[in-house]
Amino acid sequence: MQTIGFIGTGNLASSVIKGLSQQDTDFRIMAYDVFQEKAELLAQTYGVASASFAETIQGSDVIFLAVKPKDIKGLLDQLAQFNLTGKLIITVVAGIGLSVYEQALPGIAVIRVMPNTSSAVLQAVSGLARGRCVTDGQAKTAEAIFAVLGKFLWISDSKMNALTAVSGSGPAYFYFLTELMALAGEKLGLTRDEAEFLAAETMVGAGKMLAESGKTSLELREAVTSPNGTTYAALESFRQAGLADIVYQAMEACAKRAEEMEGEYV
Ligand SMILES: NC(=O)C1=CN([C@@H]2O[C@H](COP(=O)(O)OP(=O)(O)OC[C@H]3O[C@@H](n4cnc5c(N)ncnc54)[C@H](O)[C@@H]3O)[C@@H](O)[C@H]2O)C=CC1
Ligand SMILES: O=C(O)[C@@H]1CCC=N1
Repeated sequence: MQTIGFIGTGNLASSVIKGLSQQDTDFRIMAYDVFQEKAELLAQTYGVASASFAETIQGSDVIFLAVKPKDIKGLLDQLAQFNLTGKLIITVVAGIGLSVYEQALPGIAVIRVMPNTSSAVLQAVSGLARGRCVTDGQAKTAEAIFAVLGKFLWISDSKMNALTAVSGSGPAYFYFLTELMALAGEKLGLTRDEAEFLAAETMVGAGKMLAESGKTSLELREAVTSPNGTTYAALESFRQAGLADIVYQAMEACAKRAEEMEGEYV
C-alpha cells in the first residue's frame, strides 16, 4: 500500500480526497494544511489521517501539492530541506511548469497534473505531464490515482495551460452558464426555484447524454434543433451575439493568466 500525502487541503484537495475515499484503493491518505483545523476537519470527514508537515513528507510515497500558485515558492523551499529520494511529487498548481520543480528539487520525480473538481464525483478529466526523473512505476502510480477520479490523458508540459483553459477551469464555465440560464428563466416568468431546478437538471442531462449516448456534441445539438424551430431561434441569437468569439476570448484569458503565474510567483 502506498501513502499519498496532501499538502494543502482546500477545494481541489478536498475533491480529490472525497473521490479517492469513495473507492476501495491501495492508497493510504495523509493530509497537512497550514490551517491545522482545516486538515483535521477534512481528515475526520473522509476517515483519513491528518499529520504535521514533516510527518506528511517523510511518511508519503506520493507528495500531492495542492496550494495556490502564490504559495508554491515557499513550499518548494521547505521541501528542499527534506530527503525526497524515491518519492513522487504530484503537483496540481496552475501555471507553474515542470522546470520550476526540477530546478528546486534536482533529481526528484515530478508529475504536473491539471485535474478538476469533478474528482469529488469520480467524473474528473485530468491532464498529466511527466517530469524527467519519473520512473515507469511512478507514472503507473499517478495513472492509478487519476483513473479512480475519472479519465486522464498524458500531455506535454507546454500544452498544460491550454488544457487548463478547457478542463481545469471548465467546470466553472458550465456552472456560470447554468446560473445565467436560471436568471433568464426567471426573467421569462419562472420562479427562481423552478428556473434553477430546470437549468441544473438540463446541464446534468446534457452531460450524461455526452457521456453515454456515443454521439458528438454536434450530433446531440442537431437532434434538439428543429429547422426554424425554437432551439434554432436561440442558437441564431447566440451566433449573432458572437458567442464563439466570446468563448475563445475567455479561454484565451484563462491560458494567458496561467502563463503569467510562473513569472509572478516563482
Ligand atoms: N479549485 C480548482 O478547481 C482547481 C485548482 N487547481 C489548483 O489547485 C491548487 C489549490 O487550489 P484550491 O484547492 O482551489 O485552493 P484553496 O485555497 O482552496 O486551497 C489551498 C490550501 O493550501 C493551504 N496552504 C497554503 N500554503 C500552504 C503550505 N505551505 N503548506 C500547506 N498548506 C498550505 C491553504 O491554507 C489552503 O487550505 C491551486 O494551485 C490551483 O491552481 C487545479 C485544478 C482545479
Ligand atoms: O482558477 C484557478 O486558478 C484554478 C486552476 C484551474 C481551476 N481553478
